[in-house]
Amino acid sequence: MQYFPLFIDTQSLKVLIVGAGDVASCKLDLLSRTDANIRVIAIDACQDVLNYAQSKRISLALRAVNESDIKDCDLVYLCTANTALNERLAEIAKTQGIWANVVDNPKFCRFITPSIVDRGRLQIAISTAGAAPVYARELRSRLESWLPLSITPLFDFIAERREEVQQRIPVFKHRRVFWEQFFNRNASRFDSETERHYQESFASKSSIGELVLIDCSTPADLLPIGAMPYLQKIEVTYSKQPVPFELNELLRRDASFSCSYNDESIGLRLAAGESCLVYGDTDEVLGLARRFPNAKYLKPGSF
Ligand SMILES: C[C@@]1(CC(=O)O)c2cc3[nH]c(cc4nc(cc5[nH]c(cc(n2)[C@H]1CCC(=O)O)[C@@](C)(CC(=O)O)[C@@H]5CCC(=O)O)C(CC(=O)O)=C4CCC(=O)O)c(CCC(=O)O)c3CC(=O)O
Ligand SMILES: NC(=O)C1=CN([C@@H]2O[C@H](COP(=O)(O)OP(=O)(O)OC[C@H]3O[C@@H](n4cnc5c(N)ncnc54)[C@H](O)[C@@H]3O)[C@@H](O)[C@H]2O)C=CC1
Repeated sequence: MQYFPLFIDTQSLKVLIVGAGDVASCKLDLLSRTDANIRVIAIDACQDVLNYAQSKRISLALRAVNESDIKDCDLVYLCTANTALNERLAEIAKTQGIWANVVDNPKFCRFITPSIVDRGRLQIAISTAGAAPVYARELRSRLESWLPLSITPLFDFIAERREEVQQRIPVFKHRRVFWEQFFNRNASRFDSETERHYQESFASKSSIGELVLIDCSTPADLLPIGAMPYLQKIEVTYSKQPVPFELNELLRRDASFSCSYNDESIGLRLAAGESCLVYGDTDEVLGLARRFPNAKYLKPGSF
């Protein structure tokens, strides 16, 4: 992972953009939605950038850039059509500890610009580490059509109620079940039913533990799509052998792992409402399926 995704708090972030042509304007279309303080320096500016200046969203200095301009900011976007100038300014930024992006020149980028799905609080950033920005853009348009616009007010609704949920459901694990129940009922919509789905989810805050079994001869890519919600709930993985990378990627990042277990320790976890996965050989998994008749045995074609 050469490029690591982060979400930057733009409140009090200082951004400098050098150049004010089409490329700078595209960057501004997204940056102007943030809380960042934005300064633009360019000899001349396209109409869209002039509009941002007129509306006071940015401050614009219409002049040639100086090397001494690269200071007092957190991020700098170098968007002039002069490659040598962009690269020189990027070097200066580096010495000043300022993160630079040279549009279309990853060698001089301290960070790269992802393709962004903007749904208010929900932000999805896609990168191909520069390999295929067009693929990132197309994946974005697929996500855009899949995620309803009303997901923006949905996340405002949720954010407003987060504290109430924390107060009404003091146990962390129960809160997780609450939100799982809420999203099961409500999905990604925000409409007249959302409040009812929210209230109903308070009624079902105790979870029933679940035992999920996977035979180590089953490759992760042959697991049915219906297996995913089960895997996402796993809190502890039991296995006497290493879990393959492909399967591990499908599990929750905060799931714990243990190679020592028996029926009793599994039973205790289930009684405490936890979801467990046992990844073992065929005999072991079949034995557990017999002794825990409610276990979910995930195998190709099992849904
Ligand atoms: C490394 C990166 C650095 C950076 O710019 O930050 C970079 C580098 C380069 N882009 C190039 C070309 C194109 N870039 C686009 C589009 C986008 N490029 C974006 C980001 C990034 N581009 C960063 C990596 C992102 C990642 O990880 O995937 C997006 C996501 C965001 C944005 O730009 O705001 C935006 C889509 C936004 C959206 O719609 O969602 C298109 C298509 C189009 O314009 O429709 C083309 C033409 C097709 C092609 O050539 O592929 C070239 C070759 C230039 C040449 O040949 O001259 C280089 C240089 C190189 O590859 O060396
Ligand atoms: N326009 C596009 O769709 C794409 C552009 N690019 C590349 O991105 C870069 C910028 O492209 P555009 O915005 O189209 O260019 P542009 O020519 O429209 O704008 C360049 C901007 O840089 C400013 N500038 C130039 N020298 C300056 C200096 N010494 N001091 C201050 N400002 C200066 C100009 O005043 C202008 O505002 C170019 O390198 C271009 O090759 C790459 C892919 C697509």
